[in-house]
Amino acid sequence: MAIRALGSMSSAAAAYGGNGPAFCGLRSSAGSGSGGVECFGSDAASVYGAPLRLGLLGLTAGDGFVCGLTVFSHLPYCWGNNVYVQQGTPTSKGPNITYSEICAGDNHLCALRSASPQVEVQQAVDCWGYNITGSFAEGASLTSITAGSLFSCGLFAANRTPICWGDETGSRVISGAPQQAKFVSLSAGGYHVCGILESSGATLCWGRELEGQNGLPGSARFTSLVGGRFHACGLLASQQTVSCWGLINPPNSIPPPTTSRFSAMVAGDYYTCGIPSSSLQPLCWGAQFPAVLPTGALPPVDCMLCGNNCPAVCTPSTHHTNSVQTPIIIGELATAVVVVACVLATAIFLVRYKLAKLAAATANGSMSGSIKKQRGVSGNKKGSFGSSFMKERLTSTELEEPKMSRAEVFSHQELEQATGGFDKGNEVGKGSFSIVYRGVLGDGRVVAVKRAAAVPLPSQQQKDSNEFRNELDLLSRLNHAHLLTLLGFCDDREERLLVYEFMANGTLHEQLHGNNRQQIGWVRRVTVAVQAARGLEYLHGYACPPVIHRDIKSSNILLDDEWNARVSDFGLSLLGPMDSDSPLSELPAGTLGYLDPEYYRLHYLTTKSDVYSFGVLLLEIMSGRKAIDMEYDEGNIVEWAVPLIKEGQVQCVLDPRLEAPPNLDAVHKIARVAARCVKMRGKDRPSMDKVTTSLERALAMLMGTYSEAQPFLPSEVVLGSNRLHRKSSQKSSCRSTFDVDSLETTEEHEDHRNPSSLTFPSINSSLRRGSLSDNDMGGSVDIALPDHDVEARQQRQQLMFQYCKSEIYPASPQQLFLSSNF
Ligand SMILES: Nc1ncnc2c1ncn2[C@@H]1O[C@H](COP(=O)(O)OP(=O)(O)OP(=O)(O)O)[C@@H](O)[C@H]1O
Repeated sequence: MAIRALGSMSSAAAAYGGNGPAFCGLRSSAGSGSGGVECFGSDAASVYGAPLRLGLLGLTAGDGFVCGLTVFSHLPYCWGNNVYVQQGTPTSKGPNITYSEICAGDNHLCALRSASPQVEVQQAVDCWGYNITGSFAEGASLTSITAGSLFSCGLFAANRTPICWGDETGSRVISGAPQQAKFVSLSAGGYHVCGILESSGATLCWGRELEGQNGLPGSARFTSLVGGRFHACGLLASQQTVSCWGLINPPNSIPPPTTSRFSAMVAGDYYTCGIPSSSLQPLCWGAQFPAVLPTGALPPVDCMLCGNNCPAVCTPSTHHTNSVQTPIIIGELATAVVVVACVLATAIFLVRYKLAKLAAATANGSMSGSIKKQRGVSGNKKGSFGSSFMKERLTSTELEEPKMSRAEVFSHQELEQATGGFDKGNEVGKGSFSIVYRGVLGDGRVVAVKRAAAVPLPSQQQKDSNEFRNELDLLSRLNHAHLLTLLGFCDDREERLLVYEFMANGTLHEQLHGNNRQQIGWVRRVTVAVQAARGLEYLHGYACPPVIHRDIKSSNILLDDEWNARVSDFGLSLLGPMDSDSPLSELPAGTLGYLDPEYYRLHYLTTKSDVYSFGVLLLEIMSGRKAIDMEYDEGNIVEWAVPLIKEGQVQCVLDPRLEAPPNLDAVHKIARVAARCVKMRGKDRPSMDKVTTSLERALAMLMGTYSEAQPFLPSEVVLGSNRLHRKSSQKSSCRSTFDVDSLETTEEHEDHRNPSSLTFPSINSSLRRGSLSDNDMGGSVDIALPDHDVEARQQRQQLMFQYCKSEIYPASPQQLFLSSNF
């Protein structure tokens, strides 16, 4: 039995994409498939959302999601976070339909129907998700299926010739399918398909040329193949060793092993993992594979579908219940130990943190004035960064105890060289307490080096070095595509420096309000909002214990070279309580204009304080106004915007420098979210996962409403001069143009549409979400939205498709690899 590609069903699957990689494997030793699934990697939604107790027959994975075929119902079940692929069981295509196989592309899932006497088989395959929302209606039955980025393929049961469907732009996978060749199995990659020929056991590939065709397999015989985005690997029939071709050596990659024998393989975007015949510990090569993989101590991950190629450690099916249950019991015990350890560690950390703060406060005599005024006025804004980074010295004994496990330790000299001796020409920005330099490390990495603006450090403010390192370690462990990664630090005696990823497009604040700002359009703005929301959602929902950022604002949203957002500056962040509703009693810190009034008044800190700040950020993104701008009559953005939104005057809140989107539904939705986020009482505000979901939906609506005449991701949008605000009188002038009647209804139609018929099915952003409608976002500022007709829907689909093409289709695999945002 062949273990096939990334997009085919197997006992292991690899998710990929902006949320990071994840590797999932089925726990089973007896072939029953009932042992559940286990996932590893940095894609939190795929890892933590895995249904531990659901019996699965096989797995497949795409961009940010994983699906399994359930043992009992023979229906797909998906988890993770993908805009197009519904979590849970996808919408049924009819009664009594069951499936024998599933395969996933980037944003779609297809399932091969089981032959059933009850169902007249007219459609062999059903598909869900982007661009392949219908069914594959050929009336002919297929024996197996596989999926590439935007397409799927199968083998006709009758003669084992291939057929592909979906989109083939740039890949020619559909038109290029060899009509006469008969295959044992097929394996799709990103834009290509490879198959093992029935006649010779050799491999034939078609579709987009695999870069350089490195090491094409020629006439070698293979037992199984897998496909990555631009590469393919096969297990050689002779020795079960690996042969790979295509883009197999992207930068910083590990070459394929030459001598190891494998029983199974699975491919992600730019990597492949194999299960060695001699052990059950997956071995990965290529680039960007999950950093954390199951260890050899785990129960068999791949003993179910390995057929004749099972690893030696897979015992035959004579051991039944115990062999299935033991791993579960061990797993549960291990989980319990981890949870207890986590809780204990949190308690100890918090107690130590509070004691240290108390000591520092006592030493300073006062903790007052801690609210940072806008830009550089008094306050302890950099509470943590300031105290732990700027204001401390280490004793030699403390330095002897390196505790960092992930953050790299840089020497002062190294960073001095990287920044040209902290040359003024390399200065990219200044914070209240720091100067940030662009630097190029010896290995070519471009980094941002943060250095204290002033010379330190009174001795009474010294803090325990281990604690400093623990804090850094904690920050460097926060690992999410939309959080700025702390790469490391320098702990030399003279001073401490922090090293971050370099963000080429600076801060959102600069882009919205700076002198050299570029005009970023609605799609990009909302994309940035969604990405920042995801980063914050991760801090609140997936970090253990939760992290409260405490200083969300536009100057702490950094933009990389592709304009993707990264939440930065955890200088004030605190570990929150495990229960997000129980408050910490903290003295207020943060930035005026973004500061939660409840927290300010009551010193009552929960994750909802970040939600308030995020609401302010949303208003800022929508309006292009600063959080506090005394140039206007209504200087505080919340006081100005929320009444307008509540009155249904959303147009008046939109940035006058941008042309309003043709369909205002999306911005109405965002406005409602923002208004809910800035409610006075924390408990009335939505949690970040709900915010993310609504924003994702708004983004989908927004992208779907662009006309063809308008660039899809506009970097420049022409201003409508008649829409320019007059600074103080705009409220009244807007009122007259607004259609008040359209705002009265309380329900939004789109939340009740059948997901399968939509370009953008209803999505949940994270697995912690239950079923969510925008009603969760509250009714007080709800606005009615018009229903969408079929034509508009098709138009949206078409435009979305164009968007995806431009997103997915860069000039070369090498470029795509380099520009991918993990
Ligand atoms: N990783 C980075 N890549 C590129 N530029 C950066 C990076 N980090 C910070 N900067 C630039 O340096 C400036 C100062 O950043 P820093 O985090 O020290 O302060 P801040 O958060 O902007 O301000 P404050 O300290 O007042 O809150 C930023 O405004 C930004 O322009």
